[in-house]
Amino acid sequence: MIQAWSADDVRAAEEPLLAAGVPLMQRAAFALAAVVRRDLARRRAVAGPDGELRDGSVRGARVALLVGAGNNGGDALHAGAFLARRGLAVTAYLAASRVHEGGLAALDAAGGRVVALTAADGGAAPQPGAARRPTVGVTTAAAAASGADVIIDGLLGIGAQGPMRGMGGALVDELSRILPPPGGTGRPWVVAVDVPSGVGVDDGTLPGPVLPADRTVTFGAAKPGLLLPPATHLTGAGAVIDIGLALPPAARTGGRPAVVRLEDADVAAAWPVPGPQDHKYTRGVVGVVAGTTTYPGAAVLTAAAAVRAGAGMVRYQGPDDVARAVVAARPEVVPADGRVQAWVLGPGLPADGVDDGQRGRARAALAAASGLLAGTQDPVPAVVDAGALALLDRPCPAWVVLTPHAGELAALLVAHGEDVERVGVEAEPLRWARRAHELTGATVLLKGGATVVVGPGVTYAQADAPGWLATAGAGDVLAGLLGAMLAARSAEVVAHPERAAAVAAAAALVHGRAAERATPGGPVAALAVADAIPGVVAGLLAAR
Ligand SMILES: NC(=O)C1=CN([C@@H]2O[C@H](COP(=O)(O)OP(=O)(O)OC[C@H]3O[C@@H](n4cnc5c(N)ncnc54)[C@H](OP(=O)(O)O)[C@@H]3O)[C@@H](O)[C@H]2O)[C@@H](O)CC1
Ligand SMILES: Nc1ncnc2c1ncn2[C@@H]1O[C@H](COP(=O)(O)OP(=O)(O)O)[C@@H](O)[C@H]1O
Ligand SMILES: [K+]
Repeated sequence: MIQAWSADDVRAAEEPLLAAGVPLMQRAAFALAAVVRRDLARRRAVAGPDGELRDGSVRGARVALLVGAGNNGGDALHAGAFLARRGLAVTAYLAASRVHEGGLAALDAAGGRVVALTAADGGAAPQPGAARRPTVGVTTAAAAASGADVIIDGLLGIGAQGPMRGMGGALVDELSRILPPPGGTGRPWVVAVDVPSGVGVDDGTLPGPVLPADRTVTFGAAKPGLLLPPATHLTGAGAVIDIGLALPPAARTGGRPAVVRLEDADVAAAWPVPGPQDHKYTRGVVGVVAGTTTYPGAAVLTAAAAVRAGAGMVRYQGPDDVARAVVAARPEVVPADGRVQAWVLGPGLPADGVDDGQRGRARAALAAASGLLAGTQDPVPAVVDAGALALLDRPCPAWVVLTPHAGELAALLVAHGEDVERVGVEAEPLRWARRAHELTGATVLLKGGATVVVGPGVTYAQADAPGWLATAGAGDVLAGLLGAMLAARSAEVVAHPERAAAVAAAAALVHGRAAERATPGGPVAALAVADAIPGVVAGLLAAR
């Protein structure tokens, strides 16, 4: 798993090392330079006589350093000095009137070129450091940097406060305008130092201009903003550099990472594999209340995903014609009442209007799942999706997992007295998923290009899915998959409700991998994603 620590935690972990004179910046900059050289060599790979690709030479490669006022700029300058000593042509563009002096001296000594930015071509020159430097306007600097082989973005790191201001902001605006997008031809390789400058380091927001990176080299530990949407989509490939920080840091923040991203091995390790003692009831029965005569497909997709994810049994509740469609698609499904270990409520249910009695069934199941019908049934986990989200009129236990997309989350929040629209949720997914968790008590899985899961004291952020997954019915598949995963761990999740978030994050990972597996590199249908789940699980288990 990848653990991301807040800016405060990283600073707290740095403090004792800096006090002891450990050269953290030198370590960081050396590693940064090594990553840049390796990436460049690979991008310049040439075929040898045997046809094998060999790393190309990096001598003479042009490097543009974007340098801000703080230590992030110091990292860039020191890395530039290492690269200049290796024969690369390094130019630093100083976007602040004072920059890290040691870094500047190192780059000067290594033969790097240094120019100071002015706000506009021909404007007044700042005085960076002690020496007067040649100056260049932002437009000219951006044009020159866009012709480099590598741009190293050291404008702002974990010291960023709010949207990037001043010449750094103007430079990034201009570069964003003229550079081809990541992956585009003719684009320099953009390496972000610690974080893409200007992202919300602790919340993944984009308060102002940010230059999308092809690679982010981050020091000590990942930062939350690298994992959280929307910023996570601008980080490119990752590299976490060990500079010797001891994390978790001294009790300042309770010793927990701010955000976690699960990886394949984590999901594989926790996947329950049935043994000789198991039977269908020990593996977990999933109860599905989904679909109406108007929207029967959601019931089919939800039930199919639960079957494909290895539920011991799937019971379906709903109108007869929908039940027939479900059984025709998946004959394993039992269209009758009975005990379940987890519920999936809501896919294909309208929030209002004709519901074929489904809202009543979902309401009763939610009450049972939440333990409000004490004496009749033990509480069990539940997935509350789509139309069933409108049924949340009282606090839930955290073993109830809500699975809204941004629009549904906005509607839920408005129903609970908040003033927010879909775009607001998309701009600040962590904030609003947290708020929904506070308001409802439930674990909240917010769907989107990246998925954020918030439970009691824990936050996960997954980005495992190709964009092709954004298709109708994909959410129904996730609901069924998650229902089966919760049913398999029903008693454990009710006993330890904070674990529901980890199960939800694991479901997002499997869902994304299934979409990866199902897409031919082009459009993918939701049912194909459900059908790909067994292969994904088998692949995860084979690798453990
Ligand atoms: N400590 C160490 O030895 C190590 C540190 N490391 C590195 O240091 C980085 C953290 O360095 P840092 O603390 O100096 O902060 P940093 O991100 O460079 O920016 C602060 C400067 O930016 C300015 N500024 C702030 N917000 C702004 C805005 N919105 N728009 C414009 N300007 C803004 C702010 O100005 P002020 O607000 O004070 O006016 C201040 O001058 C970290 O990410 C890692 O790369 C590694 O080398 C490991 C060892
Ligand atoms: N751009 C994207 N990239 C990857 N996955 C996405 C993207 N957009 C949405 N998804 C995923 O696709 C699914 C869509 O779910 P949802 O919006 O509920 O659709 P539906 O209600 O039609 O089933 C969610 O799991 C979501 O996380
Ligand atoms: K940066």
